[in-house]
Amino acid sequence: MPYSDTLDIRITDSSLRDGSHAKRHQFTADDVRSVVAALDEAGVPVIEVTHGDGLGGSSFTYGFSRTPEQELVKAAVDTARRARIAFLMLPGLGVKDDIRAAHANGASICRIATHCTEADIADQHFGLARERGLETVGFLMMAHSTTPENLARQGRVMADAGCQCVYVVDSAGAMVMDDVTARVEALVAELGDDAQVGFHGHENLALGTGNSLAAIKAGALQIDGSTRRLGAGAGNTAVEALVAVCAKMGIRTGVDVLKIIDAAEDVVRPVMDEECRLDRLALLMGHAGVYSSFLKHAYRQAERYGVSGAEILLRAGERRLVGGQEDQLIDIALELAAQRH
Ligand SMILES: CC[C@H](O)CC(=O)C(=O)O
Ligand SMILES: [Mn+2]
Repeated sequence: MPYSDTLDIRITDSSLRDGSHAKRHQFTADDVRSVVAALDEAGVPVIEVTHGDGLGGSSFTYGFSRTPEQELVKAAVDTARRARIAFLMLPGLGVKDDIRAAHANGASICRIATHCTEADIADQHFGLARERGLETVGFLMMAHSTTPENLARQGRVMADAGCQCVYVVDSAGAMVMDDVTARVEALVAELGDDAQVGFHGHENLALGTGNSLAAIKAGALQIDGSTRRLGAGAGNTAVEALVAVCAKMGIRTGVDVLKIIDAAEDVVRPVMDEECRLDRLALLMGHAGVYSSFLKHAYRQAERYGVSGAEILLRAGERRLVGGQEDQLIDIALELAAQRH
């Protein structure tokens, strides 16, 4: 079944949220206005805007935002003519008042993210969002680290709490196509008509577009990407590439291929500090199954303690660290520094 009468899938562009990690959370309201205007003009239906770690993410642990995120949300809402604005929240980092504020600022899609085995912590947030008439999306993060069966059970918990689309989130960019197919199929079978299934990919193994196509084939109706791959790690699935591939395959996205290619080059690239590269550390994240947003933290601790960033990430993978454990990268760096003497 298609997403709607006019779209086979719905694309959400996350460059102004996942890309916040790559920008060390330094987006300005002008950055947001220029990117939203270009994506909106290209026909991107949903644009996500928040601190990289979601509402309330601006902190010592995750990195302080240059601009208060509600200001960014408002700038996005005021700029978009057709696109809807989404925000992300991790329960515990953000609180219910943050959801109320984003809604008051005009955002209409509430995306709640939990670790893939902890869906139950999002219960009240989905409830609140639905009460207020927000559309809801659930993010099961680090989805490579649990089985398809378990993921489906967690998706059921989210759907029962009011989530309308459960995402398989490949936070570490560690999945290959068969992993995606198995997880999306398990969720589609579990959720049936109760909720849609989505996929959020990272390029750490250079499989963002391929994995997204596997997800679509397995029944996912919502797919994330970031224009110019502006996201954590090696970045997200490039929206412009996904749109171009979908056009070739007759999959309707509603996004204009030429306009999104221009937006990537002329508008998003100038906002970026640097390209999101598939370099040694990014590739190691996919290989070792490390949360993509640890990349900048690993670089920082490697430099601070004079140790190898690659070693930090390999140990983070062995310890199966999850989002929120960024401070453990400091412990690992200290251990590595101590071992050197
Ligand atoms: C909020 C943390 C994280 O960046 C969410 C996400 O995009 C992912 O897990 O990939
Ligand atoms: Mn991500």
